[in-house]
Amino acid sequence: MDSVTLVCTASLIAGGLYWFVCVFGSAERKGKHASQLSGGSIDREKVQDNYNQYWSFFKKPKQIEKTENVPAFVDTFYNLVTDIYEWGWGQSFHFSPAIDGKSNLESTKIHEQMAVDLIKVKPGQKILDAGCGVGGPMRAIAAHSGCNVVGITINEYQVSRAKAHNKKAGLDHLCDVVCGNFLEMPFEDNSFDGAYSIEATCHAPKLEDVYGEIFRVLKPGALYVSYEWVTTELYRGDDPEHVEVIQGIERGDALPGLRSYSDIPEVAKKVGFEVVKELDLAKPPSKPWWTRLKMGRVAYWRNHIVVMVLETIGVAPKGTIDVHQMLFKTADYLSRGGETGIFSPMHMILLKKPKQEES
Ligand SMILES: C=C(CC[C@@H](C)[C@H]1CC[C@H]2C3=CC[C@H]4[C@H](C)[C@@H](O)CC[C@]4(C)[C@H]3CC[C@]12C)C(C)C
Ligand SMILES: C[S@@+](CC[C@H](N)C(=O)[O-])C[C@H]1O[C@@H](n2cnc3c(N)ncnc32)[C@H](O)[C@@H]1O
Repeated sequence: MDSVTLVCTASLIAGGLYWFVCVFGSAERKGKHASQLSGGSIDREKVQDNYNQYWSFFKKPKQIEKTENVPAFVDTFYNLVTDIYEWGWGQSFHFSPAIDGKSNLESTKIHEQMAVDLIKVKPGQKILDAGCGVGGPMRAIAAHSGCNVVGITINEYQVSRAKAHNKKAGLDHLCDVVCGNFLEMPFEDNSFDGAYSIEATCHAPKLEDVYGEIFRVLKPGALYVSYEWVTTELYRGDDPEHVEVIQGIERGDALPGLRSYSDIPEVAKKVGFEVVKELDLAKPPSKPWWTRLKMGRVAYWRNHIVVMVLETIGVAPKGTIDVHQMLFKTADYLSRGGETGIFSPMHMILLKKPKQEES
């Protein structure tokens, strides 16, 4: 082969690889590049070990004995998945019903704006985002409402990602992010005008602990809305297929046991909230939330090849293939949960802290 042919062939291969890794068919084109996949705050040589530890801890979610260790493993989980989520999904780590004629990004935003509209806050007021991820919802909500949003996440890496995104979006004057545990928050009593949580409180081993904390930091009369992950009235604990699907969702999403929809208002009342409204946003007339997951399948295969190549050549840390494989399987369990109707990731509950606390 002469040198011209060699250079041309090499350029073609390099160009093809660039196109395959960086351009072709990713689920969400904006955001992270595959070449930047990391293990969050975990040292790259410890990613595989951390994944193995995570997997053995969440193998039997309903039988987790040491529930006090759950936040630490949830933190590990988000170190492992945050970059992959951003790469393949975007900056909002949640689902939303599909809306005819709207893109995924637009339907996501509408779902987020609905949360802040429900809590009836005014520009300049301070609201809490319990379990804020890298802040996709926080930015949409701050821009839509003019409120000051304070987000809390257990994961330090997400704090740095969220702060960088806030700055880039020019919203850092309205958005603040704190690293902490929402089961014992570093905030004063009665200090927020409203609060929301989007697909986050499902990580709490006891819902009363997080709801109790949110109740404590809200001002009397303030509203709190949550989009909860639940099993629905169609779930049967004696149906092996239902059990397999729900367990698959729990393992692949760091959940210490999914709750039934009927437990949510009970817990809310127990900690002192009044239930204002409750609605499963996944139910018709809403369009399915899981179509986006199913439609992404081709992209997931492509992503898997990309991850395998990147881990093999030493760009992505060892363990990334396992994490990606776990998410791949989880996507399937989630779609099955949606299709069968036994699972909802958007059981909405709107709660009010009464004006006068009962003595
Ligand atoms: C609320 C939670 C997270 C919900 C979703 C944001 C994520 C649940 C499953 C995730 C994904 C599954 C498949 C991945 C795919 C294999 C990969 O190539 C690209 C990223 C995925 C699409 C990834 C994206 C985020 C999810 C949809 C939980 C944790 C409480
Ligand atoms: C699925 S993500 C959702 C993030 C964000 N609400 C969104 O929709 O983009 C769940 C979030 O809850 C946070 N979380 C889970 N357990 C937590 C805990 N004990 N304390 C604080 N944050 C927690 C995670 O760190 C993560 O940011």
